[in-house]
Amino acid sequence: MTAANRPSAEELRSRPKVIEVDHLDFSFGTRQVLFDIDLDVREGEIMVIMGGSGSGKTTLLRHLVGLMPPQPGRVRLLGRDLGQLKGRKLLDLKRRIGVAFQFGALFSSLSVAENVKLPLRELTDLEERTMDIMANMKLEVCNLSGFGHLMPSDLSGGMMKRASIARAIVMDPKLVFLDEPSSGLDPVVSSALDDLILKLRDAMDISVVVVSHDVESAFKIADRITILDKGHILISDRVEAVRNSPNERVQNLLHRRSEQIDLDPTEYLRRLAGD
Ligand SMILES: Nc1ncnc2c1ncn2[C@@H]1O[C@H](COP(=O)(O)OP(=O)(O)OP(=O)(O)O)[C@@H](O)[C@H]1O
Repeated sequence: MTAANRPSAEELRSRPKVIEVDHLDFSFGTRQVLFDIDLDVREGEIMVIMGGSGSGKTTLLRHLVGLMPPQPGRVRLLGRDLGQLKGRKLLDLKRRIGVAFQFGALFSSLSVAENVKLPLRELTDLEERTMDIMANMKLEVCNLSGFGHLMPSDLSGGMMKRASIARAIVMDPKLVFLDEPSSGLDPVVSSALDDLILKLRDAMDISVVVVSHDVESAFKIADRITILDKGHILISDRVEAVRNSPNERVQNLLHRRSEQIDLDPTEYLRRLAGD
């Protein structure tokens, strides 16, 4: 499966925006890490965010899911302004999005099915039986039928990723965020995961934001790719435009030619210290 049936630029523009980021800046103390980010994601779109280490992908993702309040700038999700929402209203919005973080993998003390049921347990009052049915449906969609009773340690890397995707979609979200879904997977398993992401988008009519380092995967699944470079958007465009961009920096980042040169000493020490 590929994203060959990508919508045209006009069709994409005609769809409602599910994410709108306007002039977002963000600093950790005195260190600015996001600069004037403008971005939109359209209904049913797969947007892949790429960029070198430390370029700001995770920080941007955390803003998009409402984990960091916008400093200057605005983030709208499904038509609601994240900076203006509090308490119950924020919770209602969070019920409509699903998130699978790279290291927010599965809780090792819970079975796979219990892991998938967690959002239902935390955010709804559904009966146990209904939660079981919903979790089993999502396990089935993610090709994990019959594996719910296993513990995460019994699963392969690819199965774990699929289980965390099952958890992200268990509430039937309109918008799903996947952080590095293919990290640590071999190319065959990673390609199967790409197929699953495309299938979910088509079957559930969701919009998907994927943070990824995997260029092949991005070319396969994305409708549009946004590349961050030192906290700035270098390019945000359809796959073909990014792939054929004459911008040398875009090509360097796609082909990973400059990361060592760009590594900043503070960043290096921060990573060494495991922050
Ligand atoms: N808690 C923090 N305190 C201070 N600086 C931070 C903190 N978290 C991230 N940074 C800095 O913000 C910048 C962006 O970091 P971020 O983790 O968003 O990048 P990234 O593109 O996701 O990197 P990677 O691909 O390596 O995960 C980096 O320069 C990083 O050093």
